[in-house]
Amino acid sequence: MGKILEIEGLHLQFGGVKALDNVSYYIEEGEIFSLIGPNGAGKTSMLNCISGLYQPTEGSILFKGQELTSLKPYKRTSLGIARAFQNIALFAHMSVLDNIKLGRHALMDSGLFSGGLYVGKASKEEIVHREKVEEVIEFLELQDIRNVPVGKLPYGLQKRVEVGRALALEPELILLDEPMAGMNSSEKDMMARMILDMHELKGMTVVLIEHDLGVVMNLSHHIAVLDFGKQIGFGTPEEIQKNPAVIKAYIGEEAI
Ligand SMILES: Nc1ncnc2c1ncn2[C@@H]1O[C@H](COP(=O)(O)OP(=O)(O)OP(=O)(O)O)[C@@H](O)[C@H]1O
Repeated sequence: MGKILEIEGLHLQFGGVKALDNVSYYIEEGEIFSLIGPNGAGKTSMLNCISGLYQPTEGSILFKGQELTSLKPYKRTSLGIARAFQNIALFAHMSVLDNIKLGRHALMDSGLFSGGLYVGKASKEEIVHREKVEEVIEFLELQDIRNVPVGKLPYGLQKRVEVGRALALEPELILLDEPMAGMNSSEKDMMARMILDMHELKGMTVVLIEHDLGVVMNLSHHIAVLDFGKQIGFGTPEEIQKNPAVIKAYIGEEAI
């Protein structure tokens, strides 16, 4: 299996704060990869550098061998990178269906709403997009709530729709920032199964930020651990659990 993402010597500085301090790791194609670390360790900053919201101060990010750091976020999306946000980025008054449809915006040539006259290119495109949106709704088991405004849904379901918005882009690499935060244990189990399906059925590469270390150890093929912006571990779940620096950073957290 090849490397889909290679992070090399990444630095990100905000004034005196080193959000990322010489971080280097790689992610293999098709794997489930987790980024872990205590609060403020730099995990979300890392995803922001990959998706293009933050410009690293130094270092390189290669996606399938191509340097990303000079590319705008929409360019990275068109290369096959999608992101679900920690703080849900949905339109509360719009339905589940329309929010997921909006997720495909970046892939559409003929404009998001092709109007009432479904002719030519717009019509064919519309049909393909509808099919893909339906696939996402089915995959995430959202059929029963497809027409419900997102703002009326409980938080756990909103998180699932947020993941759906990213999945609608049919990415090769999906970045999930705490997709299970605020979920109860059965909702978490369901999301864990869906993440496994993204890997097993869709062959996607998944990057997961998650605080529940039990979930992380069960799901991940490889893990990188950040602490105050520095990378203190990179390896398989077994290696990470034995890593003295990681154990030290997590002292007091029983799960590891
Ligand atoms: N836009 C910004 N401006 C200034 N400082 C920032 C900015 N974004 C992140 N930081 C700082 O960078 C550091 C890393 O933050 P980040 O949100 O990446 O951590 P995290 O590991 O995702 O934390 P959490 O688990 O709490 O979400 C923190 O000290 C944070 O305050």
